[in-house]
Amino acid sequence: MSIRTLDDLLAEGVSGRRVLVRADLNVPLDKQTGDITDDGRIRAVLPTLGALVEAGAKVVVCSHLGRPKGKPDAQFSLRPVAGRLGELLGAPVHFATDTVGDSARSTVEGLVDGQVALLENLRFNAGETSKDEAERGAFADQLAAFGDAYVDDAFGAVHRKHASVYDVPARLPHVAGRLVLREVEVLSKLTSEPERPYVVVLGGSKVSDKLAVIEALLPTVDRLLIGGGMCFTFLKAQGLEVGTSLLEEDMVETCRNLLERSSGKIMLPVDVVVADAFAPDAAHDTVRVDGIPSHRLGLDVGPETVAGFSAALSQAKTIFWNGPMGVFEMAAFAAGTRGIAEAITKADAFSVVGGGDSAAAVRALGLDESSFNHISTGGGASLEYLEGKALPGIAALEN
Ligand SMILES: Nc1ncnc2c1ncn2[C@@H]1O[C@H](COP(=O)(O)OP(=O)(O)O)[C@@H](O)[C@H]1O
Ligand SMILES: O=C(OP(=O)(O)O)[C@H](O)COP(=O)(O)O
Repeated sequence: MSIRTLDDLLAEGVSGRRVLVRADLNVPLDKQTGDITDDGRIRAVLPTLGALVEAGAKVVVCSHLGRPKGKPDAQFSLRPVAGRLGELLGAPVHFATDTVGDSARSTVEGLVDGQVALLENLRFNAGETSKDEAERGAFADQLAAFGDAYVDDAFGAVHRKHASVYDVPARLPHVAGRLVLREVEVLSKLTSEPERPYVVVLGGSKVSDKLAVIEALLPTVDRLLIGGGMCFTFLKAQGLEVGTSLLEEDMVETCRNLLERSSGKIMLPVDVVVADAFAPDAAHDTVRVDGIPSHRLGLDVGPETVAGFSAALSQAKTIFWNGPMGVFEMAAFAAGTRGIAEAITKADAFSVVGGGDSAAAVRALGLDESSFNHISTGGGASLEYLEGKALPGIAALEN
């Protein structure tokens, strides 16, 4: 990969230079209080930001948060993130209340060497995500004016062809930050001759998003374990009834086709936890997959499934896991996710967890993060990388 790195930039000297850093500070917020519920993505960019601060750069950080619709929307403000970032860096972060307006200009102008500013949410500007190149380019011009160099450390967003990810590096000397480099280094081990058996565990809720990755991974993996909300479309494809479980009816045929071509590599649950409703206190029971009552919905995989999946994982030498096995946010339906996570940590394998919710599950269930070789900050990004798709953010750094 012919990409210049943060070390190359540091070697040139950044003291007194303005360095624009694209980070992915898209952290989950509590819906009621607005508090940050998981600061993993903020911690993940500290190595890059710390190195720039230490080298005396004027550091201008930009990020998106959530999916606001191209105009300011207070619930998606990055202000709380500026506070948390300042605590973690041990120095206040100067927060600009707009992204490229007067506040941003004066905040950037006011920075002294070794200080950090955070611009307001990039997606408060329609130009950030626009499909129109000229509109994106005009916004990229405004952003690029805040930097003498650009660092991409937003691994979670490298699969987005957005102004701050794709167009700004065309306008400034550009390098990859420490997080982006580490993510690509680890994920490339999974695409180039992984040690076998290579077992992939997929769960979560969006079958349609993940079918392409299943298709791409089938020839490469030895075992593909499918749980979470997405398993029900596969169970339906096997001719089973799934009650009121999550089901993507228009994907049933594709799933049937995938099962036929999978040479037995795909393992599906044999038992599931079914509930009366999607609620933490709903009455629930464990049933076999051929006995799901028509009025109930599956919210977790059952203990026999955990045992079967764990046996497959115990043989593995390489593991990639994306997507919770059940609705782990509700204690009654967290056992499957916990069981699989524990099986991964016990396996004598190189293990990678990818996906915002999967990484949050590891932390929320109190599991030891260091038992995994790598916890990726990007869900969509890591899946697209494994699919072998060209990632706009990486391509832009190669140019
Ligand atoms: N059986 C299920 N029914 C409904 N939702 C589920 C089920 N199992 C898991 N989920 C939900 O899937 C969500 C995560 O899905 P997804 O976004 O695809 O994962 P990731 O962000 O790790 O890629 C979690 O919020 C979890 O509650
Ligand atoms: O949370 C993210 O993606 P992820 O949930 O796939 O890990 C990234 O911040 C990208 O956000 P986006 O999917 O709104 O472009």
